[in-house]
Amino acid sequence: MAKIVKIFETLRNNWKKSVFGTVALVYGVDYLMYSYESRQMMRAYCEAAREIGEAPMPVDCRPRHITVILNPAANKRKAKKEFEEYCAPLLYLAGLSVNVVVTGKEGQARTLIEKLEEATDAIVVAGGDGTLSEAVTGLLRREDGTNVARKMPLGVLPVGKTNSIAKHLFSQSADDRIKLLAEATMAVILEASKPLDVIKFQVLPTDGNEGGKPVYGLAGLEWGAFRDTNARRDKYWYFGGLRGYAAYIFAGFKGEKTITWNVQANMEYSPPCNGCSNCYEQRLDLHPDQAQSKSWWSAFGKRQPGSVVPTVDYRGKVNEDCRTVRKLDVATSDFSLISSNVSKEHNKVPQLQVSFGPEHVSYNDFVKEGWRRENGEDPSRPCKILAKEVKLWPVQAVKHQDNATASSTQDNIPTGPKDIEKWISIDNEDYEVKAVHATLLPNLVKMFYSPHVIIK
Ligand SMILES: CCCCCCCCCCCCCCCC(=O)OC[C@@H](O)COP(=O)(O)O
Ligand SMILES: Nc1ncnc2c1ncn2[C@@H]1O[C@H](COP(=O)(O)OP(=O)(O)O)[C@@H](O)[C@H]1O
Repeated sequence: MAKIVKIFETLRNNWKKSVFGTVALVYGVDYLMYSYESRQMMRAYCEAAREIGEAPMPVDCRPRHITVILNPAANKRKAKKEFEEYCAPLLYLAGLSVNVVVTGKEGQARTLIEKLEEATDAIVVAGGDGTLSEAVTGLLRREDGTNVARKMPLGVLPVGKTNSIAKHLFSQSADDRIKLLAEATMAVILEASKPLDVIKFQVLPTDGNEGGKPVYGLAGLEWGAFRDTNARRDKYWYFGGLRGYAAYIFAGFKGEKTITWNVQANMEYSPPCNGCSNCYEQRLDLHPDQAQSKSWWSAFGKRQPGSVVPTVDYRGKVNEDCRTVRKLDVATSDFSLISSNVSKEHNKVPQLQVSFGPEHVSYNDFVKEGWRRENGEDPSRPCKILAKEVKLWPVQAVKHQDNATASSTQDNIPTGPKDIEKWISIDNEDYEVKAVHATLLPNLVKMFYSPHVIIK
């Protein structure tokens, strides 16, 4: 008894240490439980992959060959370790022939795929949204790109920091990182694929400036105060898991200096179309299957699960509305243009969703809305427009291009603060604000996905 009393006395006299110890213990136990459960789960996935690998194959059949493009820098350089721990073992157990190409610098995923000659059955991106967008850009910049993209499946192993496409492809596993990685790897192994939309971003030529080559994205474009705040969240790392919430509080205070609170753009857009004679030329998804080309990827070309081939001849269809061009001047602090790939609604007609919030946002509303988004709720932006094509001329950016220096640019922004952020995100990659033409290319790439979770 005396011993117990003594223990209590010690605890009371050192209450700070006791509280700390208890918290550490709770976290420790929680961590051990999670890592134990993860190990059990990985064992089940390995078992499933091994069964597939051990299934007998016809004698004349070569093992499936996949090319993995791994971005080791993704997710603060943890990508390679995660790939090796949770993805690679499953791929090898399933008997795939895997060629892992590690990128050395930014932009290399794109150039690697642009120049890829190796015969392969699938390209698998191990990285975040940025690497995936680079890969799609590389693929579609190839001469044979659009033809290949419709047939050769792409995979994603979500080892990045932001994996929004993967989280939509594997929504049932989105909350558990290890499960998400394992499910995505199993999808590559099991080969079920579905078509995704692509958005083509082409910089609009301005006096004397060519537009350059297009960039392609699968998720979309984000611009404004919420994007800027989100891009800064890691500055508040010491808040741990609450850094996102903290970012909104601080951005709201200091934001006048560094955050895009308000910019205007002139917008032109055309409404969505289900396919007609007017958009036929541009809409590759409406075209019948091209003759088999003898290109690098088709060396093993017998496998083409789920090719997207239309059954209707759209050249005879008339849709008067398709040619319509509408104009709108937008002023907002929060702008987004997304594809259906990352929208929760199921849309029959292919469409881009443009949405934007009010012109001015109060500190309270900003933090409230930011916190809502941190809680995983959908952004609330009262204005919504559906389109198949959008041209945006940011009022600020046009002036920015006229005057080469950044300082003279800012003099031209009537309501804008100094040092305004001039960046937007496309698939979570940063780009300078410029006049841009965004075009929806429906069902252009095929991606591995899982129709249901493989291991519960
Ligand atoms: C009120 C609402 C305002 C909304 C305004 C949003 C304006 C967004 C402008 C986004 C511009 C994005 C341009 C991305 C494309 C881009 O910058 O491509 C660069 C390529 O060519 C160069 O590629 P490369 O030749 O490979 O180096
Ligand atoms: N070897 C590398 N070193 C540094 N950056 C790289 C390398 N390979 C790719 N990148 C770049 O890393 C950036 C982030 O990649 P991303 O896939 O979006 O991961 P994350 O979600 O972790 O940010 C991309 O812009 C990509 O071009």
